Amino acid sequence: MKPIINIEGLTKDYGNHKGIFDLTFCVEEGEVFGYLGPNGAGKTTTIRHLLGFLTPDKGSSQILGMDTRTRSADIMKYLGYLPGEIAFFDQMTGIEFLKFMGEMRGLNDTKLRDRLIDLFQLDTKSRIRKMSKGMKQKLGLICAFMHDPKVLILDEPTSGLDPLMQKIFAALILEEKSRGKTILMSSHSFEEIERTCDRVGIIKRGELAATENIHDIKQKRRKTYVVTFDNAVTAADFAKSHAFDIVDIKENIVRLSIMGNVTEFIKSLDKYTVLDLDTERSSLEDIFMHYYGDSETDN
Ligand SMILES: Nc1ncnc2c1ncn2[C@@H]1O[C@H](COP(=O)(O)OP(=O)(O)OP(=O)(O)O)[C@@H](O)[C@H]1O
Repeated sequence: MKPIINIEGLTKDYGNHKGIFDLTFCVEEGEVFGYLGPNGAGKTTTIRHLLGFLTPDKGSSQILGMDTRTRSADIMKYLGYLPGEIAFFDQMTGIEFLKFMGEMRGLNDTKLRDRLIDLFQLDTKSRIRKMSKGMKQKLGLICAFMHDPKVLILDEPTSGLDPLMQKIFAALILEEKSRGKTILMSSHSFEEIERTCDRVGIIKRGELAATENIHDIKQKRRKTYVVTFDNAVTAADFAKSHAFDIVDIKENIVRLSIMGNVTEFIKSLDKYTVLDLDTERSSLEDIFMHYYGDSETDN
C-alpha cells in the first residue's frame, strides 16, 4: 500500500495542553479514513496543517510525497478540500462562485460540476448570502469534488445536511473510493463513519488515541437484537428452542446477542409472529464512546 497522506510527529502546541502533539498516521491510496474526536480534540488543527495553512512546531506532513508546508500550491492541483467553516463571497450566486473557483483551477470540463449540482439538488441561482447552512455546505462539497481530485480532505462534510443528503453524500464517497480516491474526513457521526470509512483515527486532547479498522470491527462485533413476539409463551418457546446467547426475556420481549452472521437468527424467526425487531447501540459506537468518555469539552 502507498501512503498518500502522511503525518509524522506533527506537533502544534498552543499552550495549556491545547493543540496537537506528536501525531503520526497515514492514509493509504484508495482508503477512506475517518478522523474522529470530541470538540477541541485537534481535528481542524491537523487538517489546517495538511492544507499548509499552519507551520508545525515539530514534525511534518506530506501529501502525494510533497511536503504540505513548502509545496501546498502543487498539492492543491490534486486536492479537494472542504473547510469546516466555509467563507464564501456572499454577493455571488452559487453558480458564479463555482465558475470563479473553476476558472482559478483552470477547469474546462463542467460535466462533473453539473452532475454534482444535480446530485445535491442545489439551486445555484441563489445568492450565497441568502443560502441556508445546508445549501452552503452543498456548495462547498461541489467545489471540493468538481475538479475530480485524487485526494479529498473534508472537515465535517455532512454538518448541516439533512438525512437524505447525508445518504447521497455517503454514496458519493463510496463511488469516489471505488474510483481509487484517497479521502480523509473528520466527523462527529458514527453512522457516517461506519457507512463510508475503511479505518478511523480517534484523536483526543491532541493525541492519537487509537486507529481502528472498521471492517474488522464490523465482522467481530457482537450486536444485541431485541425481538418482540406476539406473546410471552412464544417468546419463552423461542428462547428455549434455540441455542442463541439470550441476554434476557421480559414477557414477550427477548434480547439476544449475536456475533457476525445473522442468517440462522433470521431463519429461526420464520415460524413465529414477530411484532418488532430492533437492535441496540452498536459496538462501534461503544468503542468510540469509550474514547469520548471523560473528554474535556473546552470550546
Ligand atoms: N490559533 C489558536 N490559538 C490557540 N488555541 C487554538 C488555536 N486554534 C485552535 N486552538 C485550540 O486547539 C484545540 C484544538 O482545536 P481544533 O479546532 O483543532 O479542534 P477540533 O477537533 O476540530 O474541534 P471541533 O470538533 O469542535 O471542530 C482547541 O482547544 C482550540 O481551542
